[in-house]
This record gives sequence, C-alpha cells and structure tokens, in this order.
Amino acid sequence: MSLLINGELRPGWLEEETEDGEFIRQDSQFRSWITADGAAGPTGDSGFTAEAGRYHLYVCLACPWAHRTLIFRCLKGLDDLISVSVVNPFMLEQGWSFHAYPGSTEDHINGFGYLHQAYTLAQPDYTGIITVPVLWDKKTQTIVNNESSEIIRMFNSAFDDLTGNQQDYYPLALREEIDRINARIYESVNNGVYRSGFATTQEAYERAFDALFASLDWLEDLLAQRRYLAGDVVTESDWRLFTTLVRFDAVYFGHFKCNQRRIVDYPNLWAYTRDLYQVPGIAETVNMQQIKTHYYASHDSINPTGIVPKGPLIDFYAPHGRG
Ligand SMILES: N[C@@H](CCC(=O)N[C@@H](CS)C(=O)NCC(=O)O)C(=O)O
Repeated sequence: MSLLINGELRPGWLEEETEDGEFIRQDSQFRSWITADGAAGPTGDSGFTAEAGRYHLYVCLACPWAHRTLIFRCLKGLDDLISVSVVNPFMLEQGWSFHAYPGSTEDHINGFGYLHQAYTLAQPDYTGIITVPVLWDKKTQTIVNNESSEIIRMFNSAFDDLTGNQQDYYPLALREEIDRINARIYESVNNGVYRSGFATTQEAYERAFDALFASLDWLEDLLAQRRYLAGDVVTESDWRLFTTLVRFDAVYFGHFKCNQRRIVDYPNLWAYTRDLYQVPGIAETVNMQQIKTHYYASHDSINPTGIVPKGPLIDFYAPHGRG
C-alpha cells in the first residue's frame, strides 16, 4: 500500500477512520469534465472537448468504481473512442502497477510501470491516495477526472454527437428519483460493504452491517414492484448497484464479513443481477478471477495469508425471468 505526499511515494494507508473505527473514503481530487464543446462542466477546468482517440481510461477489473466506467464505455459505444489500460490486480507496495497478469495490460499510452506516475505527471506535488479509475487526456498529458460517478455522467452524454448513441441513463424526468436512490445505495451498499470490511471496532462494523442489510431488504422489495430501480428503464442507478451485487457473494460476504445473506438468497435481487449481467457486452466487463485475487490478496490486515478462495460457483447466465 502506498500514497503520495507532495509527490513523494510513501508506504501506508491514507484511508482515515473516525475515533470509533469507522472507515472514511477520501474525496477524489481531479474533477474536470469532458463536454461536447469543451466548456467547463459542473467542476474543474474547461478545454476537455469530446474527441475520438483523445482520452484514455486506467482501470482495475476488480474495482467496483472503475467497473462502472468500463460498463458505461461499453453501453455508450465508446470502445473505439476511448482506449483502456488495465492494472495488475495486486495492490502492493507501490500501489497499482502494470506488471503482467492474465487479463491486465501494459500502459499503452505512457509506458508507466505504476499508476502513481500518472498522478505525479498530472500534478507533481500531488498528495493523496492513488486510485482507479483515472480518466487521462493524451493531448494535455493530465488527469481529467478520477471520480467514477462523474466519469459515467460524462460518458453518458458528452460523446453522443460522435457515436450517435443517444441512450440516456440519467434522463431529466428521472433525475430526482435516481439521485435519491443513488444516495442511499452509495452510503449503505456501494461504500457500505467497505465500511463493514474495513471497520476496526465491533460497533462500527455492526452499524455498517445493519445499514447494508436494511438497504438490501429495501431493494428486494423495490425490485418486486419494478424491473429496474427507477421504473421500467435501466438507469445509472442500476449500473452503480450492479458492480457491488456482482462481487457480493464471491468477496463481500466472506472477505468483508457481510454475511447475513448472500445475493442468491434474495429472489428479486438475484434475478435482477442476472438480468443486468446478461445485457450484451456486460459479462465481458466482469473478471471474477481478478476480483477475488485483488481483494483477498491485497488487504493483508483482513486476510494475512493472502489465500484466494476457489468458490463459490455462481451461474450468472441462469434465466432471470424478469422480462
Ligand atoms: N471515489 C472514487 C473511489 C475509487 C477507489 O477507491 N478505488 C479503489 C479501488 S476499488 C482504489 O484505487 N484504492 C486505492 C487505495 O485505496 O489506495 C471513485 O468512485 O472513483
């Protein structure tokens, strides 16, 4: 594990915790937006015009946040416009690396051995953790944005004129509902599994655990009434939830001690997970081997032996019956 302090690599974790052992996620620091005309987005600088071949994504296939961006790249037909490099799933002394590993790649753009080199090229005095995903601008040699929730919003609309893909996962009429659902899911599910797994006191763990399973019960009921979270159409909220659900039984249930129930024990949530998994192109974004290896082999405070479990067997291709 490592982080950068004024551009210098240091060992250790910068993940903070409260006095009673609760895990706190750091805010992402690069917050500019790619837009159709290069105008500034809600935050950051202007000048990042949507162009074919200009931008590059650095991802880890194990990371649920990076996974969102790969899903949107696929759904919005951006594969030929935005290139990708995949880090090695082991997050060790110098953080994310491009060491060879099945399903990972070299850094095709900058030839870096480690992702921290992208951070210090973008900002030589960067202080913070080195996270994926990173959206890189080849033209100005900088990081546009390293916040997945914003990268998927850009991918949702900024390139529409170039691709002709007008599919909208954040439609105006549903934004309030999507924002409301996202807020609860982020807090108690997407980040909730980490709050459970990285808690350092019993109380903090139980608080995260209880909130997580209360939300999964709420989602189970919601999905009895609706095919998707916001109604009849797939939206951003579904994809944000999906990347946690697809990892749940293989990783969060055991490694993060989220073990009240598995996703396969919830009839609606489980069928819904399969429904999304079976959307064309999505299965190819899920690499279960890298997912398990990353978590079980990178968090030595939780799993000191680094042994990666062989199971469970999960059939994401079973018919979902939600049509
Ligand atoms: N807010 C960020 C979070 C990204 C994040 O935490 N990624 C993890 C991998 S799952 C990471 O790179 N962690 C590096 C570290 O903790 O040092 C986002 O959603 O883009």
